[in-house]
Amino acid sequence: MTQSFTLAVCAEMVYEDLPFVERVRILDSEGFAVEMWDSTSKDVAKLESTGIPIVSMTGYLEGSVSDRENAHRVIETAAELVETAKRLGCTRLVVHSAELVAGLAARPTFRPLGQMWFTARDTMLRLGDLGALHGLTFCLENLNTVVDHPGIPLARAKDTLEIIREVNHPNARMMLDLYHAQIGEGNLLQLIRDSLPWIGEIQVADVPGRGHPGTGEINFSAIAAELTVLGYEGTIGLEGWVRGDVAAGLDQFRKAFAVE
Ligand SMILES: O=C(O)C(=O)CO
Repeated sequence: MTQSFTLAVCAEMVYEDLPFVERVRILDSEGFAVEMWDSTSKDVAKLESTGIPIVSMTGYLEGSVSDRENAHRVIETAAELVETAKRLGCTRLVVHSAELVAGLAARPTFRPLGQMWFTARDTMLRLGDLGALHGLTFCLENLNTVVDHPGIPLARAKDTLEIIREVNHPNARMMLDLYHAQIGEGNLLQLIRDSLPWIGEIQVADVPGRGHPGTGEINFSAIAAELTVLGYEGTIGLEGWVRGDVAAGLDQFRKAFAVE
């Protein structure tokens, strides 16, 4: 069996001393697909002029998918983001169960969880329809509630999987983030098996520290082997900090998923 994943790197977390567009060019020249977080802080025209697609980006919406009061604004801002995504050749927009605010910390919420769950389901369905109209997929990402996003509701892999299963829409999928899942839930191989039909993309980083594969405790070769056996042919995105010798760190990422 040979490797059949597309490897992507989040340009926010590498070559931090370089201008963003420069990072995108370097990653592309190194053979990686490129991902990013928000588009509002970027020079979209400059990024567009590179002709390098941004394969996934975070859809920072006004409100969140579980936010009933702002449901119309969520869809409106998603529709605006779709236009930016199309300019950047981006086909996966990542959304979250609850709002992430500055510093990506969770805003405390006092809404009833059941109501949030049904709102998240309905919103993901509407986002799926919007995605289908424009040829892109909205991916609901799992987060950990221990280190990075304490208190964020409905964000565990188990929750996002349940919502996406219930939505059952080809343009609404799960962004399975194994870094977050390892911190919050563990049992990664079984999680991958359970999630497989619902995965839009898999993101990785090692634990602890959110560094590249090889800096922590996750057995990435077991994960790569399992994904190969399962026939996963999608994208593996490194959403982790690569510091110091960045090229060497990226090489470790490449090797971790080089399945023969
Ligand atoms: O906020 C985080 O931790 C994320 O993974 C965003 O994509």
